[in-house]
Amino acid sequence: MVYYGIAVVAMAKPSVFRAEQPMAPDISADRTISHGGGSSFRRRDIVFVVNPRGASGRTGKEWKTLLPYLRSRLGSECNICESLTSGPCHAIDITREAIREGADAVIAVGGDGTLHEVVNGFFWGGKHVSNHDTMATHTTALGLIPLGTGSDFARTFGWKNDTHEAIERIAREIFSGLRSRIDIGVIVGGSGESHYFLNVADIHLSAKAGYFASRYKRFGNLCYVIGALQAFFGHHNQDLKIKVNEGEWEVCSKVTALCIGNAKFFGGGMKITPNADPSNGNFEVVILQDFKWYDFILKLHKLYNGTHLSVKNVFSRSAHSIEVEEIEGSSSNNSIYVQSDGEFLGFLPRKFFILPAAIEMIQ
Ligand SMILES: Nc1ncnc2c1ncn2[C@@H]1O[C@H](COP(=O)(O)OP(=O)(O)OP(=O)(O)O)[C@@H](O)[C@H]1O
Repeated sequence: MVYYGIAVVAMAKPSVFRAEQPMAPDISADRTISHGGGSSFRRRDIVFVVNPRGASGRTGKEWKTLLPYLRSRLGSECNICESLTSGPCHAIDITREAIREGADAVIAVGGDGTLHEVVNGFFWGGKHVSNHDTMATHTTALGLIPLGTGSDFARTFGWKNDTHEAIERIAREIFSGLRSRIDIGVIVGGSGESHYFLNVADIHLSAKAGYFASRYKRFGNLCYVIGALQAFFGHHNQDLKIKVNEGEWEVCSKVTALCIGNAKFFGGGMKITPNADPSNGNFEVVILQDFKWYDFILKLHKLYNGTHLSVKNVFSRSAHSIEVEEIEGSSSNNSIYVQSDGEFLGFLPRKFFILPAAIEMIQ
């Protein structure tokens, strides 16, 4: 299997759901519970996709203590299914299978990388994955127990790496049935294959910094500083071609970083696209041009608190699509990094567009 342009060892079909109670069809008889007055409700199937290696192994440790609490808090209403990922991309397969089997919710337990994979599991071959049971009336919602190093997507909603708070969000959804829809970003590369993101996709220096940062996750949030320092070596601001909302091609000179935000934060808490809103049907595109290394030192606090849009050479616009290419004959030579949700994706060219209200999310 090839994913993200990186060869990945093909994994056997996941033995999904080391479930407390197995998924359908076995649980179908157990899906309806009678209440005293004769009313009944359907037991929900909630699948927790846990990356035991998230946050350098902290996710796995916390999950062990969390599971008994989860069972006591939600077990009367839900079938709680846990599935531990065995390696990169496994969360995609688990999610696809869970949706096909009719799960009510798939909850990513880990960081932005795990969440990114779970979101990609909602799609297959450019389409939404759907329940095998075409008579089913419910859809599968996305949920999150943030337990990563950066956990940047959660910051847009003000969520912390607080497991009990996250479980209360899930409980609220179960008892009230309230869900809201979020937009999803789509990235199409030269091969025509689609990838999906829900937080921030970014190009050039920040993407290269993210690529290096991923090697130093054991140092916690310091990994982003180390990654940025490493990315600066040999960095050149680059002229790029962009086409916004299917308009004319424009040249963007001396681009340091181009960030496409469906949500607001990346790089372990930098509020890079401060006006992005995952439910407004548009991205916020922020372009940093002609930044020197000392600009980052002088303006870093503004990048973290989201007040950098007034800084010279920072431009922001709203867009539902953007294409980005290198300029032919430029010296960069197919080496402009692209990442989405902190995961390395490859190099330019890429097209980004938004799928409004694409997924139901537990918020
Ligand atoms: N069993 C596993 N062993 C090794 N890597 C895994 C395993 N399961 C998942 N992964 C990979 O670990 C990567 C990082 O995981 P995750 O995002 O949960 O944590 P993080 O990197 O610490 O947090 P953040 O992305 O928020 O900084 C994911 O991209 C995923 O592909």
